[in-house]
Amino acid sequence: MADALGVAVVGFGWMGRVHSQAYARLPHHYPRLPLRPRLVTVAEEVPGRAEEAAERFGFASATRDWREVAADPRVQAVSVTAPNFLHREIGVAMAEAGKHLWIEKPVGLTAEDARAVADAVTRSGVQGTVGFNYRNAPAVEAARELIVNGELGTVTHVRIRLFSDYAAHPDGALTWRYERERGGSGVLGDLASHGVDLARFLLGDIAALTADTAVFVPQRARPSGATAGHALAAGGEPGPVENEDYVGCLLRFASGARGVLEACRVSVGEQNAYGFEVHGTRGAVFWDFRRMNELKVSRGTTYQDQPVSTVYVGPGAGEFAAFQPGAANAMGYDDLKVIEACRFVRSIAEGTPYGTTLADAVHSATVLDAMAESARSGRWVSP
Ligand SMILES: NC(=O)C1=CN([C@@H]2O[C@H](COP(=O)(O)OP(=O)(O)OC[C@H]3O[C@@H](n4cnc5c(N)ncnc54)[C@H](OP(=O)(O)O)[C@@H]3O)[C@@H](O)[C@H]2O)C=CC1
Ligand SMILES: O=C1CO[C@H](CO)[C@@H](O)[C@@H]1O
Repeated sequence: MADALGVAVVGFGWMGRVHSQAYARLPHHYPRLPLRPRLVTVAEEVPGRAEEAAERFGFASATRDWREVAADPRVQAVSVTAPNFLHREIGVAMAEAGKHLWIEKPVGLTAEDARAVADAVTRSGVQGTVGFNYRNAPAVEAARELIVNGELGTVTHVRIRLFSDYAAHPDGALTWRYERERGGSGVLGDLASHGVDLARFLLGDIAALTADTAVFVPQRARPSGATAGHALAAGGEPGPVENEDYVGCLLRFASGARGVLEACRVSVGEQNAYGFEVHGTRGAVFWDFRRMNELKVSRGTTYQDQPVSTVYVGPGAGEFAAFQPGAANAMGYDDLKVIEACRFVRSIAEGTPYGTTLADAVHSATVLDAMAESARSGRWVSP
């Protein structure tokens, strides 16, 4: 019988729900984990939302004040799924209160914020996991193996693309995501953070970069009430968008490989078009989140005659076997969070990190800061 692990969730919008469901699903997919999450409490500032979450998801209590979570002896681990401006304050406070931390990307507004949370986690000796979920996709792990095992030859260049239309509608609500004070950067923190993590996961450290950013939708409608995720606010008072909608970036990796990373949140006609193309001297691998369980792979030494084949990953790839019995039974986005939850809980049970850590958040945030600096100065920057 697994011991109970008291968990809390702070911020109950989109990600709060997904983290809660991931904890609840852990025993279904990982019955042998030595710890079993118990949903102790949920903190959310929108009136009534915490109580509703407790009712629907089975938390034992609900509060509007996250400080009560830090002081709660029943809580051993906390998910921080509140907006970016709260990551540092809440993350540091939870770690200092001895709570293990599963915190959403980008971990604060700047690399300094991410470093403050990482330092608090290290000082307190708790475990820390970050929401870079795309690297948990079994196909992404399989792509990394191809690269690391040299099956593509020497990697020469990569193209990473994160295009979304979630902010394309002119009536898209002016939420915290578009404000410097509460969101920090725009598409840099929101989407490019994942792209930078994928770049490093697949190809290693980034040595230098040059970036350009743009705002394409300069005004949005203020919402009249509480929002969650990417809401519309038709008819709302217009207000200014304070951070970038688009980033385009050239990358030089420490390995000598070159890269292009582009991210945009206002790409009409693109729904979660997140993916990469990695090219080497003897092959290439392509991944697209919208076909999350597939890879397109080309390898060998026949060059112009070399075919590109579709590989449906199966139980041999990453954590696939915990979800589906055979290849081409599709896994989905929320499953990536169950994998993240598993790695978080396993880190706590074994006292050693599995999966993403706060160090990954610091790396990603440092590269994002360098992109912002390059966009300002017009120069190449070394992160
Ligand atoms: N890994 C991934 O794929 C994804 C990660 N994210 C990350 O998750 C985080 C949350 O994003 P998302 O769920 O989309 O955001 P939402 O806006 O949907 O949810 C955030 C919730 O936190 C609430 N909140 C604000 N202040 C507090 C507070 N002091 N205490 C408790 N709750 C508070 C908000 O209330 P109010 O409306 O009043 O502000 C809102 O209900 C972000 O950091 C984002 O970058 C998001 C989506 C996907
Ligand atoms: O991390 C994220 C992944 O994609 C979302 C859009 O669908 C983003 O808004 C979010 O913050």
